Amino acid sequence: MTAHAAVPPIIEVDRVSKSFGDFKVLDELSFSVAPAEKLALIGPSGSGKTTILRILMTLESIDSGHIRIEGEELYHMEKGGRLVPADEAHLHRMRAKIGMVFQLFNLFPHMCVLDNVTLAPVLTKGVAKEAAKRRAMELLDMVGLADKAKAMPAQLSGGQKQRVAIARALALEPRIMLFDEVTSALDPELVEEVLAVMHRLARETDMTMLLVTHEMGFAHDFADRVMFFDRGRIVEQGPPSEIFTNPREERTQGFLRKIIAAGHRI
Ligand SMILES: Nc1ncnc2c1ncn2[C@@H]1O[C@H](COP(=O)(O)OP(=O)(O)OP(=O)(O)O)[C@@H](O)[C@H]1O
Repeated sequence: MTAHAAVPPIIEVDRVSKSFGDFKVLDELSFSVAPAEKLALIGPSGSGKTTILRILMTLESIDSGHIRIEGEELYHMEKGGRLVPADEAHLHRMRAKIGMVFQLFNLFPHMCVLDNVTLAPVLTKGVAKEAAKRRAMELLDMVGLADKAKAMPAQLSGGQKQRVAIARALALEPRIMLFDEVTSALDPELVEEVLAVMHRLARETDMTMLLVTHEMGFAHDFADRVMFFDRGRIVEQGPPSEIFTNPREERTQGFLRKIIAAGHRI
């Protein structure tokens, strides 16, 4: 789905800075994301890609700047020199808009697949158990795992676990989904099945999706826009056809040369 410039952004990152000790991870970072846009964040290790996703999820605070989700300020209370969300109610409401899937799937090991997907809507949104189960089965069907509903996580492959983690995040009906290197911990033969699910989500839903990935071929096929990050700043951004085939900046060119030299598809 292609983003439309005239529509107000669903995410605005406005001059956001963040340091860990003396190390400045994000340096006056600014970008916005349109509703339904599919955005891929690429760049060298340590450039701040995961940090910005964690900040959007309120798993990290910020030092300065603004983040607005659907026009509403995410961090606006000063606490120990950091900006944090105003209060629990505000935090809860803002978090409900965003889902995240991590590199490590973190399923609850003592619960079956169906219970893993059902738990959060019942506990955090007060959804009736039967309705949550029905929705969970639809989502498991969508990720190709309806037949594993009663399986325990330990009985699944890494790719299957990651697909359950995607279904679990979707069960909370977020408007925005963040994917942080979701295939990095998988054996190569399991990567495609997870990417196929994400492709399907990108094609068939109007969710806004932000993806941090080292899979350049996937970023190319998936994204409306690719942002190349380095040292906490955006070096260059544009449609995948431009960034991957005709990057303007020396740093982007160098990064892509290394990826190609390592034998990866772009
Ligand atoms: N909680 C933390 N405390 C201290 N340093 C941190 C913390 N989180 C991240 N960092 C550091 O911040 C830098 C940016 O990390 P980040 O994970 O955002 O990079 P990245 O671009 O996602 O890298 P990668 O592609 O390797 O995941 C790294 O040098 C990392 O070690």
